[in-house]
Formats: sequence, structure tokens, C-alpha cells
Amino acid sequence: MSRLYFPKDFIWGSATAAYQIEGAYQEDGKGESIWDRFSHTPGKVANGDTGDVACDHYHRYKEDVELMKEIGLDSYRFSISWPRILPKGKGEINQQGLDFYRGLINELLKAGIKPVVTLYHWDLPQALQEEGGWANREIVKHFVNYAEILFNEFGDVVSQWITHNEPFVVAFNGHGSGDHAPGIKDQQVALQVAHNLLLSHGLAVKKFRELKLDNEIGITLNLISSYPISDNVEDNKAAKRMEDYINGWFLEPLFKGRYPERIVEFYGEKFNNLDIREDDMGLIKEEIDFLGINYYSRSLVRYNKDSKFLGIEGVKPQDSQYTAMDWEIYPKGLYDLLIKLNQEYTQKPLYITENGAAFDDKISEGGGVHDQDRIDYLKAHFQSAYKAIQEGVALKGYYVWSLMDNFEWAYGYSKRFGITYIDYENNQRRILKDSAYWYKNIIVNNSLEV
Ligand SMILES: CO[C@H](O)c1c[n+]2c([nH]1)[C@H](O)[C@@H](O)[C@H](O)[C@H]2CO
Repeated sequence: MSRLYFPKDFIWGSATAAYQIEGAYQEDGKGESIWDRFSHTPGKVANGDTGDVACDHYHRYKEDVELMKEIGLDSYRFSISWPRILPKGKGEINQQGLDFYRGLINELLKAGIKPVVTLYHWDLPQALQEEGGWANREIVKHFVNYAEILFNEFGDVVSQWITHNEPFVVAFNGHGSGDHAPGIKDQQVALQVAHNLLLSHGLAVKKFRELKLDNEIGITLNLISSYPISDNVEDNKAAKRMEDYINGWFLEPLFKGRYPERIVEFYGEKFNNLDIREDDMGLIKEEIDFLGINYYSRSLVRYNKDSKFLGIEGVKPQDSQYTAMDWEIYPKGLYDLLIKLNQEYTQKPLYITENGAAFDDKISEGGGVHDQDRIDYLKAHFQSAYKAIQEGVALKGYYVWSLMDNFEWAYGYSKRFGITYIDYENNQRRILKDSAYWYKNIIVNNSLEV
């Protein structure tokens, strides 16, 4: 066996999000979020699950920081719940909300763990949704106001800020397919939401710069590597359209100040109808300090003239392995993505802000959780990351999704992504899985045994 050594200052972390773990959905002055509303709407979430209690992290955060310390995390990425800070999304600040995150951050700092904060991870205050939510351009100023409150409150203790988690999912799952909150099914609205999210990001970065804070700011995108099933022209064009649809629609504005032409043509009138003002693209392109990447799997496609989705048909290779989400396990896609980002978009520092897998974990008779499939998944993806670093990609850190099993959006608690098992039937008892102990060894040695 040999070891692959990562750069000496490489950051090993883990990630969560407020709505998925905190619970306490009506406690200490918190306002309603669109996910509170959505999960309480019959038929929207598997088994009628909600985030009302989740992992009860709101009451157990000290215990959870102890878990992070035991694993040896260098850093912890978490999101702040906007409606905990501003119950109506604007106006009166809820001090108890600020106090909760102050307590969490203090515990992290005491444990020597760097706090990385995601400003928005999908839990919009319901009161703002009632004014049109992300489809109403007015939301941009409310987001900047919310961000400024947090910059002023925590700007001296947070290591890095992430404005948005996956604007693609907020726009197209929340407003296109409707399988995420607020459950709107309108492609035109989804495109406007994507634009307003990007604009809110750019203006929040601008505000951050004005405050002259000495930490860093970036954004996290869900990105894929897209491959054609054959080398024929139409399949290749289909793979490129898929890449433009998921990656390009956000990478091009952020780094090049434009939307990708190929797919603009596809959107046609829907693009021409967008409310894009003269300075918008310049504001969206406000320089960031790093790019966060959420990578889980690849996209393998063929051209299908009858497909209403961009003339694209997805392909699932029989000989591949799949996770409990039915996502193909394809570690090479992470390497290919990192190389492509470095060559075509940015040499800025990159962070894997999410990578992980759901498997059907069970508590063994001996009381442990033996998740060798998750270890194998993570090991293969760490090797891809290592290869990219060796070839010059400025990858500076890796956050495993997730620190703990949690509320997996429309799947509720039926999918387990954690390196810590949550025993929902037994008072949310925490059990470190084998993958947590395996990860601890990597962090201690800053190297991977292969
Ligand atoms: C295609 O996967 C997406 O990039 C993605 C996967 N995931 C995410 N985005 C979200 O950021 C998390 O809140 C999810 O819990 C996590 C697991 O589903």
C-alpha cells in the first residue's frame, strides 16, 4: 500500500444545511420558511416527512461539534436560516437567531474548526415568497440586507462566505419542475429566478467588498461532467447542451459576464422576455475569491429528436454502480470537471463544497454502521481530486456531504448521506459510521492510503 499526500494546508471538512438538520422550526422567534410550508403540504415530501425536528441540531449543536472534533475536521460548512435571523425576511432582526449561530460558531472556534457559512441554502422566508420570492427582482435588496447583517455580525469569525448553494436547483427544481419549494412549474419564472439569484450574489459580493472584511467570499454551484454516448455529432451536441443547461448557465455569467449562446437560442422567447437590466451582467461578474463545487455524478446522454428536454435523453450504463439515489458512481467525472474548470473558467481556488453518497445504512448487531460502500465512493473521488491537484488545479479543500444523515428534501429521511448515522427512532441518537473513522485517519495523515 502507498499513500497519496495532499498539499500541507489542504482543508478537510464536512457540510450540512440549516433546514436539513436544525429542527426547532418555530422556536425562539424563527419565521416560517418556504420549506416549512412545502413539507407541510401533503404529497410534497416522502412519507409526509418535515424539517420540524430533523436532527434536532438546534438543541444538540454542542454535541455535534464534539463529533466534528472527534472526526478531526479542519472546517465545517453550514448554512444560516434566513427566517431565523429575519422572521419576515426583512425588517426586525431576531436576536435569538443571531445568538444561536454565535453559540455554534464559538463552539467551532473552541474546537479549532473553521466556520464556513452558506448564506442561502433554500429556506427562503415564506413572507418574501408571498411577495413573489426569487421571481420578484425586489428580493435582491432583501438578500443583500440579510447578507450585510451577517457580515457585520460574524465577519470577524467566519473564515469563508458562500452566497448561494446551487442556484440551479433553487431556480429549476423550485420553479421549473416544482419538486422543490416553492413548487412552481414555469420555465419562464425559473429563468428569471436564476437571473435574480445571480444578481443577488453579485450585489452581496459588492457589499462584502465595501465592508472591507478580511475573510473570503464565493458561491457554490452544482456541476456535472457531461458525456455523449457516442462520438456522432448529434450526441456530442446533446452533451454540450446538457453541460450548458446545468454548468454554463451559471459559470458563464459569473466568470464571463454572459449567458451561454448555444442554449440562449434554445430558450428563444423565454430568454428575450427576461428582465435583465443594463448593468446586471457586470454586477453578476463581481470578482469572487473561490468557487465551491458540488459534484455527485456525471451526465451521459444521447440525442433524441423527440425529447422535449433539449432533445436530450439520459443514458444509464448497465455495468456501472449506483447509489441509493440511483446516481451513477463516476469518480472520473470529478477529475474531468476540475480540469475543465481550470482550463475554461478560472484559476481561482476551488473547493469541493459537497461530495458524498446515499446508501441504505443499517445499525449492525454490534452497534456499529459498516458503510464500506460510502468509503469506496469517497476514496475513489478523493483519488480523482488528488490527480487534478497533481496536474495543477488549485483545489484547496473538500467537504464531505454530509456530516450526518438528514432531511433529504423531497425524499425526507429515506436517504442517508451522513458519515454519522442518525437513529430517528431512538431520539436522534448519533452513531459515527465506519466512514467517519476512515475519514479521521485521512485527515490526521492528510493522505489517502491506496
Ligand atoms: C445532483 O446533486 C446535487 O448537486 C446536490 C446533492 N445535494 C445537494 N445538491 C444539496 O446541496 C444538499 O442539500 C443535498 O442534501 C445533497 C444530496 O442530495
